[in-house]
Amino acid sequence: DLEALEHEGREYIFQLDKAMGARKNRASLSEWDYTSNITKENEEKWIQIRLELSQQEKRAWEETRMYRWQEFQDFTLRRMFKKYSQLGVSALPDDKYKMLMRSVSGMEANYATAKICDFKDNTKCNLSLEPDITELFAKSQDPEELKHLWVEWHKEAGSKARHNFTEYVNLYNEAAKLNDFKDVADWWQSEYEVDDFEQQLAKLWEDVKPLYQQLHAYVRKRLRDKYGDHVVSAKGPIPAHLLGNMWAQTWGNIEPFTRPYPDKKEIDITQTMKEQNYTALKMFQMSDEFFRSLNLTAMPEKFWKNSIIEKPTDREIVCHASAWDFYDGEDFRIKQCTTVDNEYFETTHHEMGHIQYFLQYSHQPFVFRDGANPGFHEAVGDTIALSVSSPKHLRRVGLSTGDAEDEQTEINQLYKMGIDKIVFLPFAYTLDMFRYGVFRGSTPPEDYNCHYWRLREMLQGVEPPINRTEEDFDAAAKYHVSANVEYARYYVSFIIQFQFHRALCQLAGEYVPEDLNKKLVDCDIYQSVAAGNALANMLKMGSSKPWPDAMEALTGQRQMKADGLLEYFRPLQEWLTAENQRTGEYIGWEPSKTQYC
Ligand SMILES: C=C(C[SeH])C(=O)N1CCC[C@H]1C(=O)O
Ligand SMILES: [Zn+2]
Repeated sequence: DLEALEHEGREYIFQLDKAMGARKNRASLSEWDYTSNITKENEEKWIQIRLELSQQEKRAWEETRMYRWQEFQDFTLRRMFKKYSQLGVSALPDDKYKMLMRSVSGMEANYATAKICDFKDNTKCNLSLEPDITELFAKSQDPEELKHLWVEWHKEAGSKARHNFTEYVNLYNEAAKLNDFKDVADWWQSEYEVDDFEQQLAKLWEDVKPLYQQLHAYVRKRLRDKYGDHVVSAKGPIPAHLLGNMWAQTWGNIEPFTRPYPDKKEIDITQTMKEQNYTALKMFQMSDEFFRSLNLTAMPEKFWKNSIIEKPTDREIVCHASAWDFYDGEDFRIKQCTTVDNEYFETTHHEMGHIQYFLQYSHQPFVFRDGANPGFHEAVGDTIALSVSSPKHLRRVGLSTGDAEDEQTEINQLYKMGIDKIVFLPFAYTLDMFRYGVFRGSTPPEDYNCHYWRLREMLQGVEPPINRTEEDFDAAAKYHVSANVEYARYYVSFIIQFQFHRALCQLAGEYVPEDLNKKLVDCDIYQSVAAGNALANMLKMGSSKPWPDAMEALTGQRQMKADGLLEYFRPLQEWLTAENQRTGEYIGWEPSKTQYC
């Protein structure tokens, strides 16, 4: 009878889950070995192990399908079977699976080891993205140098990946179809468990776009003031190489010469950290201490032993920051090429947020050791960082002797947060709208670069520094495109982290709507056990329930909405609107004069 079948099913699935834990541990260890020492030999080892694991998963999958799990009474049991009924890329025949892995590891290795020549000294041709090009791009205020760095990096990391990328798209789409998806876009969106995901992204963009356009207009004016109207036009898109970041995804590095009130102190903790002899380790210890202050879990001993927190000098590694769960309840690691600056201060909290999520759901069955949706995993660390980067907290830890809280300082602070958080949204939206089109075939390879720039101009209001052709493939110059990492997760994260932040601030008694002494922008949840416990309760769920249940547990809301973000930035939106009216700046942008289609 069904009762007995369900009981048998439960025995089976928990047995399978335990075996899956051992396989995930092995897969993580071999991928760690490859990405922390990029050699042909380690790539082969990693591919070999992944192949063995995929054969084991295929056998298990054939057995799992035999169960009539859709008829089981228990919700959790049905959810476990549903997840294990999806085989993933292992559905590909071995030879195609190998080709797919090689095309991705080829792109990722190319990205990680790409080198370009210096602008001033063209005999110096060993510049890596991290730390060399990143630091030059952050500091330079010479449009010609920035253009050189931009063009050379996009040649080395973008164009050279085009062949592998095209092969990856075909094979990955084949795997999607073997999993009963139309294409990879359909597969990626299924992770969010709603049937109108793309419409939700579009709605969120409509909500935030007016604020972005005001910020874009203000920044374009300040850049035109600085570089002249022959470099930055009055009504066109902003040239992408002038925004302090190789992908123009966050504009924090141009804060020093664009903030609203320049005579107020700069809110840049890079200088202060250097003066106080901060090290990478100290940044990690401070982050760990913040999480512990919320009654969350301390980093385990293996974390401090096994993590790689600075770029090694004796080998090539994947520097792009990452957090690793080895699924054994005690081995958790971060790998990043830390430099002591504001950006890595944020990134360290971002990655520690991933580790905290791993720790909080480590009691779950392996199949539920995941974010409630991919955006949740990206939002944990950033939510904590919203408190850490508040002037109140920076003063508390001696990192900012900023001016007393007055109207102008508050606008400067919101501006600094806005050129990080608001600016990021159209960038993130572009990256996966582009790839949805690629996976659906509506963007054929001969139009890759044209469609990429059309979306960047339409959504972000940026343009390339020089003309582009289909010899170029600028999308792959961004890590996540070369490394096959879905990106809508960050778009979701930058929306929901403000919903989480607002809820935590209320729990901590740090934010009271309409109370001018308890404003959201001043909130710092540091040492609030009430906030920490509520966050822990959400994180412990992992992916055991649909994400609206997890969000509701913390915020009372069941939808992702821009209301948290818009409330946080309301004073800035008012200031920018008034300022753009005062200067008569054109809002929005006319078509670019740069050729790229
Ligand atoms: C820090 C990570 C590793 Se999950 C990252 O890739 N982030 C964090 C924010 C956006 C995105 C990026 O760098 O593009
Ligand atoms: Zn992340």
